[in-house]
Amino acid sequence: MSEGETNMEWCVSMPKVELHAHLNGSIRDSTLLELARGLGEKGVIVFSDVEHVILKNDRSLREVFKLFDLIHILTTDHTTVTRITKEVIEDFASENVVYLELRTTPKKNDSIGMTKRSYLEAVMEGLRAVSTVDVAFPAHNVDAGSPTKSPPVNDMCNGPTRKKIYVRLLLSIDRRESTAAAMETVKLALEMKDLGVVGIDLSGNPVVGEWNTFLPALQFAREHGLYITLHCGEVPNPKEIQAMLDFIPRRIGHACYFEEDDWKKLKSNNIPVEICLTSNIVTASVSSLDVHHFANLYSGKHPLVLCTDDAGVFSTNLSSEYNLAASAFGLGKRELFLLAKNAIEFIFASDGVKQDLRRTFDLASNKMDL
Ligand SMILES: CNc1ncnc2c1ncn2[C@@H]1O[C@H](COP(=O)(O)O)[C@@H](O)[C@H]1O
Ligand SMILES: [Zn+2]
Repeated sequence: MSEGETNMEWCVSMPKVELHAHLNGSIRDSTLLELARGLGEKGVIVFSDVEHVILKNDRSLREVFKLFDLIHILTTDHTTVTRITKEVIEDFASENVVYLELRTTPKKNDSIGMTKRSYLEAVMEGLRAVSTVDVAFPAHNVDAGSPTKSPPVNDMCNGPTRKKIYVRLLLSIDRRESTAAAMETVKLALEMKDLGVVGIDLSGNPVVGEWNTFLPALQFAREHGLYITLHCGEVPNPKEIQAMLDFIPRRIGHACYFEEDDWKKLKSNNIPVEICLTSNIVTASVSSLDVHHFANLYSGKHPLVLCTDDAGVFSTNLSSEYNLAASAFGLGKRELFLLAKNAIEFIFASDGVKQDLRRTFDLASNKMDL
């Protein structure tokens, strides 16, 4: 490996910040298969049909949403929600993600007494169940801002300390939901703001739903101190893209079908973009990396952060996304490291957390032979 060149091992060792990861999109294939086998034995599903769907690689955006309908059948009970949360956080921590904003759509399931609130409590349970690393989460009181301030995250200088990962939650509004349901999610987020919920995401099948259905809930959320990120421009929809950019969200995800005046508005408002390279290519939202808008945004120094979107569904992880960017766009170690560190500026957590994360990257930079 030449001096500045990165490789997968180096990308794994670099501290990273994940800002666009859907809980049910990030589940291990092995867990999905185990759950599917269990439901197959109960006769709820036909395992052989489900197995090849789970293991399939290339998926259109339409197929992705059909897959999520299946995944939700497999996972939407309290115990499984707790399990997948624990596993997803452990997987991100194992590849040196030091700050994770995990987003999920609170779900109701009357048949098992699941409310949006009890769904979220099951997610919090999963956070608490993480055993491989320390999870810095307000409810845990192990946080930069908490009295029991813990040592710097992953301070490798004083010998091997236990890894630490900051986790914050974003509650997703699904585009299939009504205004009232969206408002219910926002009110739940506000109730749990001190428990680590920092923002609201608008996601779901982009060909479903109308922007104006969700706008009242998003405005209410922002007025009450929650940060907003929007899936924006995943499919061609000039009117909706313009309306979303006029809302001036804190961040947006994707930006695949932007036209000239969309780029102008995005850049004039300096809105950071959550770039999900593998997700965009697998779903053919962008035909190839050669024409991906990452290059234009990066060379124009527009704020952006590399993300996984759905590490399970797209068989990727955050280190792979950095490694892919390095090879596709000719980025060396130093550029990758700065790209990763810069993501700290776009997180929705407190300045105390940002400061701690900057220290982590500074400590790591001495050891990363940049
Ligand atoms: C690929 N591009 C995408 N575009 C839009 N929404 C997406 C998505 N990938 C995932 N989701 C959203 O995340 C949900 C699954 O996680 P949760 O059940 O919330 O944890 C999906 O149902 C969808 O609404
Ligand atoms: Zn997404």
